[in-house]
Amino acid sequence: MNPSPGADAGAPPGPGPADRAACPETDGRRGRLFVLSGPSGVGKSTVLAHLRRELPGLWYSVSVTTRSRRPGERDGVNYLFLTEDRFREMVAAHDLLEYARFAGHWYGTPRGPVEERLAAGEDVLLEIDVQGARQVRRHPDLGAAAVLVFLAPPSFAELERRLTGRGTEDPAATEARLAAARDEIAAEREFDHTVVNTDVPAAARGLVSLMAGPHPAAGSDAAVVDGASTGGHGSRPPATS
Ligand SMILES: Nc1nc2c(ncn2[C@@H]2O[C@H](COP(=O)(O)OP(=O)(O)O)[C@@H](O)[C@H]2O)c(=O)[nH]1
Ligand SMILES: Nc1ncnc2c1ncn2[C@@H]1O[C@H](COP(=O)(O)OP(=O)(O)O)[C@@H](O)[C@H]1O
Repeated sequence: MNPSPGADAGAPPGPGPADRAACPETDGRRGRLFVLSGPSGVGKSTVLAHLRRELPGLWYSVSVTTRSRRPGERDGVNYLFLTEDRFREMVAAHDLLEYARFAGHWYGTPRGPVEERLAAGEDVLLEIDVQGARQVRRHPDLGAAAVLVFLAPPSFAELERRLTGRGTEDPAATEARLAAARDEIAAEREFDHTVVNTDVPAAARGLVSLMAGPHPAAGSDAAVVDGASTGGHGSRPPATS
């Protein structure tokens, strides 16, 4: 199969719950859409697990994927694990808010649950790759207000250590992820905020403070958060070496 994530994935998803008037119980407020991206192995899952303990009410979207389940992963919890045929059916039915091919597998965000939560006034968090974050940014309804956060490694060498140390991929898959990581790190500037994952609790606190803060206008100055410290992207070079 070959569902192209280009024009198709970026196309308007069509009318859905997000187009409805927001719920009266939430004073007409829509929830905020947060997107967390960053290279494979930077610590997204680890930081998110910490964040979800701090914000137990936060709604997190479970993605669909065609990759195989790793030991310890649970279907419906970490991902919904699908066949390529089923994934293609979801693409054809416009059931995915965004989707992308990453390191030889397909990944996507089921659209309906995200739109329903946002319409009900709940904040939503997506953990997706950079291609998916770009599609969210281009989304005609949700893109302008979405808050895009990049989780960055302290250095590329540390990223390699984490990815190989995790031991979940064979050498070829690790190489594919490291190759993708260089491009992903170069895309950091497209994000509204950067959180540097030097220390897991500090990075999770950085995310909590971003989520608690006012909703920044799209295109406003980006900030780098490393625990408690903030500054512009310009104050820190990307971790490409
Ligand atoms: N576009 C997109 N990317 C996703 C989605 N779910 C997960 N990803 C990304 O796919 C990449 C690979 O994920 P995974 O196979 O779990 O590997 P890991 O990030 O190395 O643990 C990561 O960058 C994830 O953030 C999704 O729904 N859409
Ligand atoms: N701040 C950190 N310091 C040291 N190791 C970390 C840190 N954050 C995550 N790790 C480790 O790095 C590896 C990759 O983390 P993981 O959460 O699986 O990354 P991702 O979801 O981004 O692919 C794991 O072994 C994890 O325990």
